[in-house]
Amino acid sequence: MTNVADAIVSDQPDSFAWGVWNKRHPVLIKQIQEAFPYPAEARGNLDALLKETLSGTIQRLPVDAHDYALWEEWDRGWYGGSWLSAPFLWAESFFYRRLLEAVGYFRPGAWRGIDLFGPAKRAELDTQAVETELAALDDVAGLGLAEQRRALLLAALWGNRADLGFRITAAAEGPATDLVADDSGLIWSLLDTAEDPVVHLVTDNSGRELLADLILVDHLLATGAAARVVMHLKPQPYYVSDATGADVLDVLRRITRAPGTAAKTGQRLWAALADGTISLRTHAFWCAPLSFRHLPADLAADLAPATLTILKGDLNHRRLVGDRAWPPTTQFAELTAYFPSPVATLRTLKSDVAVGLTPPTVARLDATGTAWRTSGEYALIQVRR
Ligand SMILES: O=P(O)(O)OC[C@H]1O[C@](O)(CO)[C@@H](O)[C@@H]1O
Repeated sequence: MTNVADAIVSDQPDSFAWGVWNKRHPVLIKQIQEAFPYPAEARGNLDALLKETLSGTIQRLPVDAHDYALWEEWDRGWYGGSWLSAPFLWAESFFYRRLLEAVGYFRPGAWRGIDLFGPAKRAELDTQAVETELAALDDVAGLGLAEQRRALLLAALWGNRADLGFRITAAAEGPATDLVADDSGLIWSLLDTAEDPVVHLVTDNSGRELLADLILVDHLLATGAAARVVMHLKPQPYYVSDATGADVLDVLRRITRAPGTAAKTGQRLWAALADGTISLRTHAFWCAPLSFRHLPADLAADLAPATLTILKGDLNHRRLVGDRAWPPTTQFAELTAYFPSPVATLRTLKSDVAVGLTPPTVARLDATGTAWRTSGEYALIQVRR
């Protein structure tokens, strides 16, 4: 059994995690302040939160917060200490909860329930890139099953980077060199050999990523690769653009508004939601600061019967394998053996965690001399059956 590696923390000035707090979050907070005419109190709260994360100590939620008890349950002894010395996963997750507190997202009043990332999510759906992607579905419809599967799986994968279009030609090009692990064959063999395949999809970002996810879900259902799909969504705005139930509706309307194949896809998705072939679920634990080793019993029981659970994105991957400084050749199957169902992860690499890579792949990546773990240039499909 592999020794447990150290949790990733943010206190090294040359580290990726340190940069998230010191470079990324100040910009994020400014963007939020510019996107909404929040009253002075909320603006001040946002400034104070930023200051607290950079030079203060981690303060609890106010005792009257509706989820105060939950955050006490998730407490691992980090309150009162420095944000940068706490595990990156725990602290970053709590930061997003504190952002909602700063703008009164859960508090009575006019700002209640207003998604602070909503403008960015909606803007992405209005881009030419989305129009092009939806039009490309007409071409995908003309491909054979294997090429369709490849194109739509890669679209869902690279949608996580959200700056690439559908890779319709990818199947013809063979395995992309920027795919550092590719177990996609296992996904299809698991689904094709199951009696009544049920897929659980744990979503990540809204916008183009969710759009590609929904199109993949439609394809799974339309081709019989899945008899039913359960989509898991965040109960509240999280890690910038994570998908909520409201986002599914926005994306679905966008797909349905497009002409051609896309409109038909949208109509099928709509009907599948209405008749329960697709169900939407959410759970507080999707916004918890802990790894999936701590899945609560009800969520584990929900996932256990799945033929396959597909996890999207970087954060879900971090939570699956543990946000730790694992040697990159650590066995993926070993680290994920605890998960209640067969599991696949579709992830572009946007943080320091890397596991399940072969020694030649690690050597090739290291030889690039680039920040391959965090640049978003590389992606992986890893599966444990
Ligand atoms: O949307 P994704 O793919 O989960 O990416 C979120 C990632 O972005 C970061 O917040 C900062 O890059 C990572 O810590 C996190 O894992």
